[in-house]
Amino acid sequence: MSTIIDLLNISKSYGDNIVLDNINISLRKNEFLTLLGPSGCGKTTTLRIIGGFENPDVGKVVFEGKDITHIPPYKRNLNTVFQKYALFSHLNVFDNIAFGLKIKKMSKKEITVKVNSVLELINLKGFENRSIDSLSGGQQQRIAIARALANEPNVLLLDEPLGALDLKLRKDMQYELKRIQQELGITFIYVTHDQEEALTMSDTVVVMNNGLVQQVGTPENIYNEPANAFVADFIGESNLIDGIMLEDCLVKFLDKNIPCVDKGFATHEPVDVVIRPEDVEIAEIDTGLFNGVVTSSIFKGVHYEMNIQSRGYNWTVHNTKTYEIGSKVGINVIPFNIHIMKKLVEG
Ligand SMILES: Nc1ncnc2c1ncn2[C@@H]1O[C@H](COP(=O)(O)OP(=O)(O)OP(=O)(O)O)[C@@H](O)[C@H]1O
Repeated sequence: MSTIIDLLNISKSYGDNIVLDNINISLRKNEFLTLLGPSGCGKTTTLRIIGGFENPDVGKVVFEGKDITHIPPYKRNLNTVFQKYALFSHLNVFDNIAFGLKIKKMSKKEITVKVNSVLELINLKGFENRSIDSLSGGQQQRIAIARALANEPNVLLLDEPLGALDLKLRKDMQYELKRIQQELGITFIYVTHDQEEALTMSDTVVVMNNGLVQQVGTPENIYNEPANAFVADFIGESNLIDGIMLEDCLVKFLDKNIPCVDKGFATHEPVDVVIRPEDVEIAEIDTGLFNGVVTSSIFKGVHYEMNIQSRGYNWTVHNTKTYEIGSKVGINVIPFNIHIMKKLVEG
């Protein structure tokens, strides 16, 4: 399948700090790809390298088959929207959006048509003459996006564009952005540390940690088949327990030998056992894999989030029914829902 952007063996350090360590990412045309990871993992640096604001120490950025590693930002057919909107406060909405078009020497008539069409797209028609200061944060962010879209980039780079918005507005804007991306067929590269945002919006998620790509996959793929304990823990909640693989399909954790479905580990290999809270079933005492005591239960809308203390481990469990604090219960997990991961080697 043909790609629009390829990052090939990108590495970058600041002094002794290795920020990106041999990153390889490929994007297809019209794809919504999200770089997801905790603060400081190298997402913004990756985006800045794609945008041309930063040079890699090693590796290449390839755009439609051409090496653009050393091409300046303004010569790349990419536009960037940063978290800080960087709008011109002395210009009104129209002139902010028209700014790049005037530089391109488009005619007045063409500019008016273009500005009106992007204002319509972001649902801010009629705002042309408003000053930037008179707009809410969400409206300012839409104008920043409109300004980028007016340039008709092939690829739009967005660095935590919704980070400053409150939750409700953020959710609305997530749908809006996804709609715009699909409507215009632009390739989006999106940076966020919010896993829910990444799962909701993306075609492809690149999970990063410590300058390394941990996994690339669809949201479903990343959630259901995490490549390692870091991804499992970062994407959604999980119970992460130390274990030892005894043989194929048999793991020991919390002092008990438990059937699982994973194979191919060395005998007695230390492993991470990952179990999602929604995959833990609560059973009658003495009928499950373990016995435990309920230590908390909070109503979360669709389920109760409970903590169950068992053999020195504090399980997080999602259950549609609640139990009184102090109740003695059994805990069950079917083998299919016990995910065995290789231990992470800390970099
Ligand atoms: N210009 C710079 N000079 C020195 N160190 C830098 C520079 N830019 C980034 N770094 C460092 O590189 C690392 C990665 O930063 P980066 O901004 O790419 O992370 P991030 O994943 O985007 O984090 P956040 O979510 O907090 O924005 C951090 O340790 C950061 O301090």
